[in-house]
Amino acid sequence: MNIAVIGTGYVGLVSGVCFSEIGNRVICVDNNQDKVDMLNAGEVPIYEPGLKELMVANKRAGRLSFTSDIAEAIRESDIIFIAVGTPSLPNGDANLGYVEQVAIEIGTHLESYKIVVTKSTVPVGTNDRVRELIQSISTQPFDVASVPEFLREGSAVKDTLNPDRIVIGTDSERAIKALKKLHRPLTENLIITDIRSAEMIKYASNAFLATKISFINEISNICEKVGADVTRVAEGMGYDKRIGSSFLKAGIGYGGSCFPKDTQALIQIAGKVDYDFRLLKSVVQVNQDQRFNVIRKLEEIFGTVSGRTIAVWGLAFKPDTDDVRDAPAIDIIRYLTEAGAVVKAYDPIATANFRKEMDVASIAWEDNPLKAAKGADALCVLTEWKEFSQMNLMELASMMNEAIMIDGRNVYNKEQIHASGFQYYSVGRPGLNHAEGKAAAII
Ligand SMILES: NC(=O)C1=CN([C@@H]2O[C@H](COP(=O)(O)OP(=O)(O)OC[C@H]3O[C@@H](n4cnc5c(N)ncnc54)[C@H](O)[C@@H]3O)[C@@H](O)[C@H]2O)C=CC1
Ligand SMILES: O=C(O)[C@H]1O[C@H](OP(=O)(O)OP(=O)(O)OC[C@H]2O[C@@H](n3ccc(=O)[nH]c3=O)[C@H](O)[C@@H]2O)[C@H](O)[C@@H](O)[C@@H]1O
Repeated sequence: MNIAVIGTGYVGLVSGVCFSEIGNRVICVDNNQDKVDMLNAGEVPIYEPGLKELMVANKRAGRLSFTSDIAEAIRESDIIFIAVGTPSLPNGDANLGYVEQVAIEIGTHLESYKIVVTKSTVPVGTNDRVRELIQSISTQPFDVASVPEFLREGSAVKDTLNPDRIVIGTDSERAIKALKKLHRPLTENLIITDIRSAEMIKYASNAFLATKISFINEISNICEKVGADVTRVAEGMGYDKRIGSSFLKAGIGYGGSCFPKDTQALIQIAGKVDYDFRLLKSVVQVNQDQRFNVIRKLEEIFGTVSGRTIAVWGLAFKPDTDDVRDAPAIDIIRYLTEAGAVVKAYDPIATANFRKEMDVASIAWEDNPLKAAKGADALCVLTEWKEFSQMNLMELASMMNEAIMIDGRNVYNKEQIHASGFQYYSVGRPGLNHAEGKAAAII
């Protein structure tokens, strides 16, 4: 089939590459000419394991191309995917400006029947708006469909080629037939719904996953006070198939370009129909607060962080990505620097992106984790990069001014910690935490 994908961010690029990998002819469009030039030169603007190899191979095979000419892409395709961003507006609403702009461009260049599919995460009713916008410009026949994307950064290629399900929301038999044919090589689990339900499935899924994370983070906070180990609690819960083991890792809360914005957007969607989504509001609040546990622990230890040198390992919102959008590290480092601490920061690949968010004189950017820790009064681990779990903790402890570690992601196990001499604070594991869990005795 001939596919056009509009927008070459994570979703557009990965989807486009994967659609070509399963034998379709794909034209990816972006209005950012620099990005298009880079992609045409065989460079991938994002860090995503396995993506570059697939992109280069499919480009070479003539199934994949990149352009800024949306008119040509529309003309050449049977199915057009809209995969542009839907970032938060200041009030939490999804900004639909990019989607609407693409709808207008599709209407302007439509010359024959097309299926217009929205892959971007959009509020209920947006596909109707896309239809209206196209119809306001063009009399050509077309159908609309909502096919939300569920990939995760860091495993985007794997997720796209082996999805748990594909949701297809449309009111057109012709579109159902074509979209089933397109997606069947990826999975047999095709869920056909009406458009509004498909739009809602995406927000409900992200909100539910965010809820699991905030739930386990609250359990971890209680574990610290009662002397239970949250990792064992999560394991014990996870064996129950009704609960499931995934997304029960306690830490410093979720970040990234989607959970924060999509939970806010769903609260707004509910608010617009006079529904107060109390549960989700609490999920967001708990998440925002959880990252400051790192600060609370530092202040418990030092009284004030002013004048202290704090090493930070991990800036990305999760491992295997260089994405720092809404990363907990941003709030934590901002607080530390504003409170008068000197920060020495290290991340294997996200430093350049982080510096675009925040670049102040009191942050030293290190290219090596040991250099970052050297001479520091405490080390905070904010992203669970694999290389951190493999560090020699004894060597690390000996390099620091004070061997104090706040492990925000529960990277280290009991044996590693006990051998290291670190004064260690983790998340919801008071048996390991220094001087915590004393309350257990009086329960
Ligand atoms: N990043 C992720 O892991 C996931 C994102 N999503 C959703 O997918 C959508 C896209 O997300 P990302 O890929 O992260 O977005 P992004 O913001 O990284 O990329 C969007 C791309 O669209 C391009 N663009 C904007 N307007 C355009 C236009 N008129 N014509 C051509 N190109 C245009 C931009 O230049 C940019 O390259 C969002 O709605 C997001 O919520 C869904 C699942 C996963
Ligand atoms: O809509 C989206 O954009 C995507 O959002 C998430 O994907 P992503 O943000 O790439 O990353 P996740 O692996 O879900 O992690 C999100 C955040 O939650 C945190 N997390 C995750 C799992 C967990 O158990 N605990 C936890 O704190 C991670 O550290 C990270 O900060 C969803 O998992 C995808 O299904 C969805 O498509």
